[in-house]
Amino acid sequence: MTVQSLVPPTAARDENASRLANQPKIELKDVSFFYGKSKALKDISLTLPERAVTAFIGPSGCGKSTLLRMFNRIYEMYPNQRAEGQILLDGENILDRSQDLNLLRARVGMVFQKPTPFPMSIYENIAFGIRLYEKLSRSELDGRVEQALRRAALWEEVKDKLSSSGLGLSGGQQQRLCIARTVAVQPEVILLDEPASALDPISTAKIEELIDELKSDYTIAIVTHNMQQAARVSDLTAFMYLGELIEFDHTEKVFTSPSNPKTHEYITGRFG
Ligand SMILES: Nc1ncnc2c1ncn2[C@@H]1O[C@H](COP(=O)(O)OP(=O)(O)OP(=O)(O)O)[C@@H](O)[C@H]1O
Repeated sequence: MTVQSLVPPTAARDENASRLANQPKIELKDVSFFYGKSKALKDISLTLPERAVTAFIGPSGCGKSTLLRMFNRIYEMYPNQRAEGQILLDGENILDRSQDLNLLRARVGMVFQKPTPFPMSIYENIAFGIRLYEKLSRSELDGRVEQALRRAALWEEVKDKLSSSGLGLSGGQQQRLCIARTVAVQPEVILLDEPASALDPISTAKIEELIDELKSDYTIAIVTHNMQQAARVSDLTAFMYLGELIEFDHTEKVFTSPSNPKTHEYITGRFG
């Protein structure tokens, strides 16, 4: 693979450049992460601008998912996992003990690698999360469910079977349902952990189109093994290796003239 083959298409390049000047949404300051005594992330500092897509790439085990899981403190569901440093969301440190975790997870939604619809109807998959945070009338709720399904480009495919099980959808549809579920609670940030790696090429293309649309409203962080995907969907790319942030720059720069030789080796397929 050549470096040039990973350059994103040029059409949206100017728009992307202006997006990079957006306000910081998430700022990491000397962030480290521990599984027990083992330090999986080492002193990471970087800034994600709002309403832009930041991709995290790097070989297996370099810490991409660990980093993503810090942004909504989901790691706290597991024992012996601990973060150090500061993660500022709109300037406020989300690692502070006083943070309301329910509120944080409503602000920072997450979509996982494998689609994980709840074993309930398509409608309830969306309505369930909204009800946790808001008291709406039935017609308001119907409106919100429709809006979320439209936002996730799924409405046309499911509008006539909203009471059918979410588990009856195809893998690609299930993943869009999970994105709709995330969008429905009106988050500010969406975390995507390899959202398309279990999907076929057509479903993957739909998810990528969706990411492109969602970034006008949300700050998006995506972990991906697929470098073409990172090049296609992201404005900024972070290359990680052995728990360290090796390079963080505009996606085009990372894929055309990376500063670090390790990044160059990785994106040209010499390891990983
Ligand atoms: N639950 C855990 N307990 C102990 N160590 C863990 C745990 N989860 C991850 N690790 C370790 O932390 C490091 C980073 O793992 P992480 O899953 O974040 O990497 P990754 O870059 O997302 O990898 P992959 O691309 O394979 O998903 C690895 O060394 C991994 O073995």
